Amino acid sequence: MKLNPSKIVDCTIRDGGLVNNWDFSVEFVQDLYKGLNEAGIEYMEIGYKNSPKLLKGAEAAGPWRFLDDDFLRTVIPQKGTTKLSALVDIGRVAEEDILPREESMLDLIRVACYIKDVDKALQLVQTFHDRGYETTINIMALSNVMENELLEAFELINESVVDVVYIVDSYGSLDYKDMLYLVDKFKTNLPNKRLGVHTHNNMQMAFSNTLVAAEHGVELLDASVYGMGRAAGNCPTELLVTHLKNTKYTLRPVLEMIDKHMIALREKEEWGYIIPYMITGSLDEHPRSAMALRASDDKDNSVDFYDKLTTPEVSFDSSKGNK
Ligand SMILES: C[C@H](O)CC(=O)C(=O)O
Repeated sequence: MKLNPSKIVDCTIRDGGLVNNWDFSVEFVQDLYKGLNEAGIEYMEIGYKNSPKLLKGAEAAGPWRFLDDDFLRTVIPQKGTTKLSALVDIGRVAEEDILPREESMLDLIRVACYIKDVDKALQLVQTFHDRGYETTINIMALSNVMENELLEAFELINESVVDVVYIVDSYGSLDYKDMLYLVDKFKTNLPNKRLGVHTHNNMQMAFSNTLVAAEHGVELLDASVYGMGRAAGNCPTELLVTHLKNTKYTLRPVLEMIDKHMIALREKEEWGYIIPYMITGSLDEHPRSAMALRASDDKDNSVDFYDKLTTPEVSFDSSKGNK
């Protein structure tokens, strides 16, 4: 029987860090690495490799926001088969901070960008590739991208060294038909590139969209344990582990992580399918307005929130804020 080519990239620390400002203990991250490794998961995205020099408010964030190789060596002294990945953003990474791969704990560097910055992202990809890393380009907010922009981006990507190109549903607004459309478009236009998918669960479709992508040849599947990720969160790792056929994954170590850490963490921090996130997802918008609502005293007033987002006659009264 042919083994399933899918590979899981667990983003609990990186995307989940957007929920708790990367306030994960070293024990938490070590237990997660151990659990993912025992479960047979191929990659763990252990944070961002952005530079604190290039970001405001850096002091408040946990160490997983600005990964340091010396620190990483103390966290994971013994690496297993699970590879380590880090994400960088355009304009926020200091190239001089990226060691050659043989001196680093990291195996994969992923570059996140919006469509207008694909050229800049590919320049970074070239640098990381030259330093020996596996690379991906993650094109965010694809649900808001025009066809002509995408076709121009494909031309640049085809000429580049990038290993994997990601379909990213940043707003959690895609359904299975949209996902099929995008996978088909990417496969047709990028015949020599491997593909990845990153989903959000605003409309309860992160898992099914990930499966649709996997069934149609997308190889790298992003997920996070207990779905922990920005706003509505991501496709849950445990669901992929238990559901994907012809794989060697084991569920028990992921369940142990959930019992030991995730249940209590979910009591303290909020993520997942919550109505304001459903509303922004269904309107194909970034969830920032819903995140602000959830942080306010008015957090359960979804009717007013919906009215505000769907009323075209917006006025701005500086004494009262946006109406
Ligand atoms: C690079 C990631 O795929 C970006 C992300 O999490 C997003 O939702 O956008």
